[in-house]
Amino acid sequence: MKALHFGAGNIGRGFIGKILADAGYSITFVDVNHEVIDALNEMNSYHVHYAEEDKRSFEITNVQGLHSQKDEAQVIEAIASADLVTTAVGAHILPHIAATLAKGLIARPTSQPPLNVIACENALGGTDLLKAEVEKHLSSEDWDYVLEIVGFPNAAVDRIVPIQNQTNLLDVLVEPFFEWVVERKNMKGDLPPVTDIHFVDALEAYIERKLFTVNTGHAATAYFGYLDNKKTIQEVLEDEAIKRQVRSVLEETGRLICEKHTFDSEDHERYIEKILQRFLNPFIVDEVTRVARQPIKKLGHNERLVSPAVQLLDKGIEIDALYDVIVAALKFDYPQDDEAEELQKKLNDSGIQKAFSSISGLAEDHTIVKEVARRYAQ
Ligand SMILES: NC(=O)C1=CN([C@@H]2O[C@H](COP(=O)(O)OP(=O)(O)OC[C@H]3O[C@@H](n4cnc5c(N)ncnc54)[C@H](O)[C@@H]3O)[C@@H](O)[C@H]2O)C=CC1
Ligand SMILES: O=P(O)(O)OC[C@H]1O[C@](O)(CO)[C@@H](O)[C@@H]1O
Repeated sequence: MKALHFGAGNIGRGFIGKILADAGYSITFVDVNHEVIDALNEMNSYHVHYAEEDKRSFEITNVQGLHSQKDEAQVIEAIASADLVTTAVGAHILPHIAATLAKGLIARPTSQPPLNVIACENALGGTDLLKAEVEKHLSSEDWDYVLEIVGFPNAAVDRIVPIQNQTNLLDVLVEPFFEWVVERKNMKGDLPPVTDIHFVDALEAYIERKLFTVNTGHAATAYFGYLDNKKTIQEVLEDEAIKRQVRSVLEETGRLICEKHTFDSEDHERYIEKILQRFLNPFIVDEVTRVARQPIKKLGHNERLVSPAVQLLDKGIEIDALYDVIVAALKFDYPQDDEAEELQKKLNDSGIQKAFSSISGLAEDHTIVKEVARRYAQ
């Protein structure tokens, strides 16, 4: 079985690559990073190390690399004959891989079994976004063909993979926990024989539970911590006052998740506890600035901060802690992060109300925008 995966980064090699290799796939990674691609072709293997007391380590074999531009012809060929296509490039990069993906999909003969394309990004409807971008590159006739032979299921992916500091460029240190959930209804053909993928009928519940707990909680930890000059996520959560603030945020999102998706509130409490323990994993050094990265994306309308806030207010439920995280995110002025720089420029140029309104997609007179602007000024 052959898998083609866009993005040979931390999640690509440390999560998706490992699971697919465990299931018996050979994997072709496609990336813009020459060094990583060359190393993959030289070694054809790498190790995934577990951040835990036992320090388990797994060799991933049967891997190779292609450069997304230089080797485009081979990427197209590989898509045409793949059994599965996955991505972990970042949701904002999906439009940049769509043209090549479109070419590979229409090159696929009808004699091949149906193919599934799964975007493994932290985003609601990540695969939908990729699908819409692929459509833009095809005539309506070619698009009809693609829809006949290709499934585009959305997915939720969860595994903390920090910035790497390994001696071997390809090796990856990951937390032992992982969750890969894929929506069954948009799959085409037989389900891939990957026991570690959890296929579900209602993905929205899983993805919102994950995004509004793991990612909202992590983002809150990072943004509160950055304001308090903390360097690592562990250091932030050792501060009991900030930990209480993070918990308050998760109580607010938890109320939405339990009411909307009928998760049991006691089970959800345990889910929150487990997540806070994962953030505190002593075998991982996770920098605040990694988790806080891309604040403009994180402040987007369908994202981990604004979406739960809007949904809670729409249900008539008051929020408080979520306002504070949004304000802290707006104050993330880390110059090495391009989006943080752009965010600060927008705030300077347009002022808080206009800038936050355009980033969040909320009207300038929306309750959330007004309250965020008031707290930001304080
Ligand atoms: N690191 C984590 O803990 C988690 C990350 N995610 C999500 O996984 C995705 C990837 O994140 P990471 O692996 O952490 O980032 P990363 O930066 O380690 O990996 C992204 C890879 O995509 C490559 N890339 C960029 N442009 C490309 C292009 N045009 N074509 C092919 N490859 C390209 C980069 O060179 C890099 O190797 C993101 O959507 C993130 O939100 C999801 C769960 C956990
Ligand atoms: O690119 P993003 O959305 O910051 O993704 C990384 C986040 O996802 C997580 O892995 C959680 O799944 C966290 O490690 C991290 O905060």
